[in-house]
Amino acid sequence: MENMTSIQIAPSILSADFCNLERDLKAIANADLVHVDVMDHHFVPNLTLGEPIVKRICEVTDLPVDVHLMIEDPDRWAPEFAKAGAYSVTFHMGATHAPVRLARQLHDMGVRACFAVRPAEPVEPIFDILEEFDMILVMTVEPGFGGQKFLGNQMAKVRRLRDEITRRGLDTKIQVDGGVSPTTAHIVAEAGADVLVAGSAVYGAEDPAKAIDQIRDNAQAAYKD
Ligand SMILES: O=C(CO)[C@H](O)[C@H](O)COP(=O)(O)O
Ligand SMILES: [Co+2]
Repeated sequence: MENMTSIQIAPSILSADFCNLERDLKAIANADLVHVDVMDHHFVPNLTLGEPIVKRICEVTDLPVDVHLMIEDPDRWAPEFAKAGAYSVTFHMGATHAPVRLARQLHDMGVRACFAVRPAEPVEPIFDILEEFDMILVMTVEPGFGGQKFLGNQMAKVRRLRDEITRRGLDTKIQVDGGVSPTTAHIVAEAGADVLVAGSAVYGAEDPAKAIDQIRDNAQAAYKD
């Protein structure tokens, strides 16, 4: 059936079984994107994976690969993830002093550029450079770990961002990452998010594909186009 809304669900493999990654990628074939969290033990106190594994994920899955960089010096490393085959690369406000230059470099490589804010960071400084990005990521947990509690107080930020995007007639997407589940999906969709990342709610479920459908259905019911 034709998807009547533009809500997209991006399961995070942070909660998958890294020894059975191909199996766990197949289990989310009904998703819209696959979200890959790259952490470096410096920008966040956790360590995950790098370009060689992202390259293999891109080869194995049919889904577009959405790389979320939680690393220092994305100016140096983000292009390597573009070369690895990413569909989109997200880097954090607190990690770069040259976001526009990096976004343009990613675009020149044919990859979507996305900018992320942590819960304590304001979104207003991005308004001046909104046109440079395909998507803004509003974190609804402190970056670093899956399975944390959803921070509902970030919804005011999502609403201000949605208002600004609408007012200027842009088609920038808003992604929300952290604690998204079938029970919080309607809250983020109502606030104006259109790309929902969910890790533990998908891979912690008995049936990951069913969890994706539940998140999508609940978000779709609250989504205002
Ligand atoms: O970026 C992340 C953590 O920094 C993850 O994408 C996020 O936490 C997803 O996991 P969950 O849905 O379990 O919160
Ligand atoms: Co993430």
